Parts: sequence; structure tokens; C-alpha cells
Amino acid sequence: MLKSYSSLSKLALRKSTLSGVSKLVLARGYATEGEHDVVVIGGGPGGYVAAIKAAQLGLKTACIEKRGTLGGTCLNVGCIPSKALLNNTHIYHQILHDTKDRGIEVQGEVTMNLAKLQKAKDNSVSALTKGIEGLFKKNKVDYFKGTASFVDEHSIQVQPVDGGEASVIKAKNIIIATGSEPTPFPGIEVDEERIVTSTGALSLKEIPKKMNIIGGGIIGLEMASVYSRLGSEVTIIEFMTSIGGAGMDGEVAKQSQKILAKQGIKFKLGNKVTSAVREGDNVKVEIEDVKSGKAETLEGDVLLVAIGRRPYTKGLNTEAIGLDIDERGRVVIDQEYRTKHPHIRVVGDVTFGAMLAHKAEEEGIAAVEYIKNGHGHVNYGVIPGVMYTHPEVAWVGQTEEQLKKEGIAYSLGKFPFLANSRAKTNQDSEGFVKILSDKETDRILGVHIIGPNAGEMISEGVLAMEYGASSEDVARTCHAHPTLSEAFKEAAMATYDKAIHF
Ligand SMILES: Cc1cc2nc3c(=O)[nH]c(=O)nc-3n(C[C@H](O)[C@H](O)[C@H](O)COP(=O)(O)OP(=O)(O)OC[C@H]3O[C@@H](n4cnc5c(N)ncnc54)[C@H](O)[C@@H]3O)c2cc1C
Ligand SMILES: NC(=O)c1ccc[n+]([C@@H]2O[C@H](COP(=O)([O-])OP(=O)(O)OC[C@H]3O[C@@H](n4cnc5c(N)ncnc54)[C@H](O)[C@@H]3O)[C@@H](O)[C@H]2O)c1
Repeated sequence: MLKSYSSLSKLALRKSTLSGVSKLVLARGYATEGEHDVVVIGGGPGGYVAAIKAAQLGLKTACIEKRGTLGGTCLNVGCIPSKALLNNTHIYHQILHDTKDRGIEVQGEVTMNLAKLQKAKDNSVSALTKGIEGLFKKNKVDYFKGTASFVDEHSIQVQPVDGGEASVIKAKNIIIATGSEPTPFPGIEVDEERIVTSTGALSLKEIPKKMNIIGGGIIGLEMASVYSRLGSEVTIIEFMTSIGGAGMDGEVAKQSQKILAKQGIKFKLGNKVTSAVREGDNVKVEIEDVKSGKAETLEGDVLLVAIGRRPYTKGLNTEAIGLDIDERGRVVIDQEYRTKHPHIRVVGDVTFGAMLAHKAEEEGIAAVEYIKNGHGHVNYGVIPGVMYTHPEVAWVGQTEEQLKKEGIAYSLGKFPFLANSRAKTNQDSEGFVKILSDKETDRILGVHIIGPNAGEMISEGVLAMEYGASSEDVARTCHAHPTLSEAFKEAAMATYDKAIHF
């Protein structure tokens, strides 16, 4: 520890010859001019939140981001643009297919202007990314637009994005939050035009007639929803026999697949892709049934590769300081986010855990609190997951499969939205709330929802679990009528006793 601060002591000596004040400041561990208490590398949800929090705690803070805009994957090419497309295509789809029984008569042709749909998405992205720049100014975070690479354990070189001269920033503490990138599929060449990752899929210039998607995880299913609503014939090719990726409860995955299939999305589960090539405007995909070995060729005008994301550390020059990186590319850390150099911490997609924006944000705050106060808090047992299809799918805690595997006895309560007055009135009643609680103590262990606004409703489950609530605690809590959240209360009633309305 002392050794790693040697450069700081040298600086302290040099400064002390200049002014007694600097010496005093350094001796107390605060920054001198040109040196920051905290330098954050990466301006995504993990990095920008860490930077703002650090500045709020009185630490002299800088954030280095090479994209040219703040917000990382999430705001630029992830959460936000995908939700803009999901929201507006849902409205379009409703206007086309779900107005008659509501007494709404649409006169004339309803068409989609793809360029304007994209513009609306771009406007949201630019408003939000600029908003973070504003928050940096407000909180006095120094923003460096450039690529960061390690010179040594306390010095980071910044190569400005506009091509100017590189500079070196000194830091007492460093937080790496460099995120992730799409996992490539060996042998498939992405051109972001016909063979695309999620980034290309968010900015297609034409609505594909036929779109094939490798991967029935969250990206695959959200993008499938967008384009199937726009009229594309969408087929998902998934290696596993269920959709949703890791973490989704088996019953929920099955039910949401049924709902998505009813919306027109086709599924080739238990199939592996053996090759894919672009031939002009056509993309040929060869697939093979994992069990039977039966081969098939799918054709389409766009192929989306969405088989997961991998940590991103390119150009960071971690070798210069010997950071440990595991076989999956994750920077190795301890429970306080520290690397082998205790003043260098890592948060978000580039290290362990779920690749989610809110998980990265929680870690960003905790890492800074460790620096400033010596303690921080993230409860990894209650990080929610949400899939923003319609209806939404949301979950927190353990699935039935996990509980069975761990031999934990549980009670199960379920309540369908079909029996919820608000959902029925809204003519939007697919899905259910399912609560799992400990058989003996009734403490809630997991919540799994398919339904309208499930992504908002899951917060009630997260809060309940964070505070160790039982299903009876929730069931005895008054919920406003008529709201969708009454389905949550009734599911809790069904877990420890009986629901009233079903
Ligand atoms: C299509 C899509 C949709 C998604 N939707 C959701 C969602 O709805 N909800 C959700 O929770 N999550 C969603 N995610 C995941 C979410 O985007 C990530 O989990 C989140 O962005 C991770 O945050 P991060 O700060 O760890 O990394 P990132 O957001 O990836 O940010 C890292 C930043 O570091 C910068 N950087 C990297 N190296 C350097 C360097 N050497 N110097 C300077 N800067 C550098 C990068 O340019 C990048 O901007 C989605 C992802 C995708 C792809
Ligand atoms: N709403 C959200 O929170 C949201 C939205 C989008 C992305 N994300 C995050 O981004 C990350 C990446 O998303 P993703 O959908 O790419 O990954 P994912 O891990 O959710 O799903 C990838 C899917 O691809 C399948 N797969 C892997 N290799 C395959 C192969 N060779 N052939 C066929 N199928 C294969 C996997 O079985 C899995 O079902 C995830 O961590 C996710 O949490 C979150």
C-alpha cells in the first residue's frame, strides 16, 4: 500500500518546497493541482454515476470517455435507444391492431416513417447524453473526451478523441468502468448492415422483410419485438431449449415464448448455427437441430447476432500494471471492487455479475463509498431483471428451478392479470405475478412477473426482498384500487393464504 503511493510522496516533497499549504493538503490525502482523488475510466452507467458520486462526496474527480458522448453502451446504443424503438413500435402496433374494441376508429392508412422513428430515438439519446454532461458540470466532474491507457499504477494517458496531443492525468484512486462489447460469433462477419449486432439493429435503414436472430436472450427478444411489430417475419435461433437467457424462471420463459409466438415471432429452439454468409442483399444461415442433427437453411435480409456480450478492456494497457483478467475477459476484483492494486477498482460490465445498467450504477456508488468511507453496499441477491417486450417480463431473486436445485422448500402464490380489474379494463391482461417464499419463514425468495408494466412493478418485490419482507407483510399492505399492483398484493395473499379475486 505504502509502495503504491510512492509517486505521491515524491510529488509531496516537490510541492512542499513550493508551498507549505500544498504539503499540508497532501499530507491529509487530498489532491494537488493536476492530480485527482478519483479518475474514472468510462462514462457509462457504472462510470458516470461513480464520477458524480465521488464529486458529491467532495473528491476531486475526473472521468475519461472515448465515445465522444457520455452514457456508455446504455444511453448510446443499448437501454435507451432500444426502449425508444420498443415504445414507439408498440404504439404503432396498437394503432394498427388494437383500437376497434376500444371504440377508436382510425381513418385512412396508418404508416410507419422509419426515418422519423429513428429520429425520435436519436433525440432521446442526445437529450439524455447531454443531460449527463450537464450533471458533470453541475457536480464539477472534469470530463476528458479521450481514450485512457495506463502508464503506471497512478498515471493514465489520455488521447483526445479530436486527435489533439495526449496528456497524462495523475490519480490517487482509479475506477475502471470500460463496459462490454457484443460477443462475436466465430466465422460470422458482422458488417452492421445486413449482418448486425444490436448496434446495427438499432439503426436499420429499411424494415427487413425477413429477419433472423441468433440468440433468444434479452437483446434477441426485444429486437424481435421491434421488427415483428414493424412487419418483419422474425425467426429466433436459440441453442438452448428455452428463451430468456440465464435468470428467467422456467414457467415464465415458457409462457412468454407462447405470448411472443402468438405475436408472430417464430422460434427455432435447440438449434445451433453452423454458418452464416451474406450474398448480396441476402443472408443465408445454416442451422442444425442439436438433438436430431437435422440441418436447415434460413434466408433473410438481416441477421442479428445476439449471443451475449463480453468485457471490454481493449487499449487500456492493463498489461502495464499487470491487472489480473480471467478466462472470460473480466477484470478480477475482490469484494470491495479492488484489483491487486488496492487503489484501482472495477465496476460494471467489465467485471463479474449481470451485465445490467442498474447493477453497474449500484457498483459505481459502492466503489466510491469504499474509497471515501471504507464501506459500501450492493445486495446482489436483489438485482432485478426486466425484458421490455409486451407484455414486459420482470424478475428478482431466485427461480423455482434454483430453489429446487438448492433443496429449499418454498410456497408459491400466483395471480393472473386476467383477474385484475385494471388490467381487464385496460384490455391488457396477459400474464401473472408469481411469488416464491420460504416454506418455513414465509420470507420472499423470488418474484417473477409477466404483465403490463412488470418492469415498474418489480420494484415492489425488490424493496420487499431488500427489507426481508414475508409474503404476508406484502399481502397486509394496502394497495390502491384499481391498480395493476393489486395483482402483486393478491399474489402475495395466494403465497401465504388465498387470493380474494381468483
Ligand atoms: C441493445 C442493448 C440494450 C440494453 N438494454 C438494457 C436495459 O434495458 N437495461 C439494463 O439494465 N441494461 C441494458 N443493457 C446493458 C447495459 O447497456 C450495460 O449493462 C451497461 O451499459 C453497463 O454499463 P458500464 O458502465 O459497465 O459500461 P458501458 O455502458 O459499456 O460504458 C463503458 C464506457 O467506457 C468507454 N471506454 C471503454 N474503454 C475506454 C478507454 N480506454 N478510455 C475511455 N473510455 C473507454 C466506452 O466508450 C463506454 O462508453 C443493454 C445493452 C444493449 C447492448
Ligand atoms: N432489458 C435489459 O435489461 C437488457 C436488454 C438488452 C441487453 N441486456 C444485457 O445485455 C447482455 C447481452 O444480451 P444478449 O441477449 O446478447 O445476451 P443473453 O446472454 O441475454 O442471451 C444470449 C442468448 O444467446 C444464446 N446463444 C449463445 N450462443 C449461441 C449460439 N451459438 N447459437 C444460438 N444461441 C446462442 C444463449 O443461449 C442465450 O439465450 C445481457 O447481459 C443482457 O442482460 C439487458
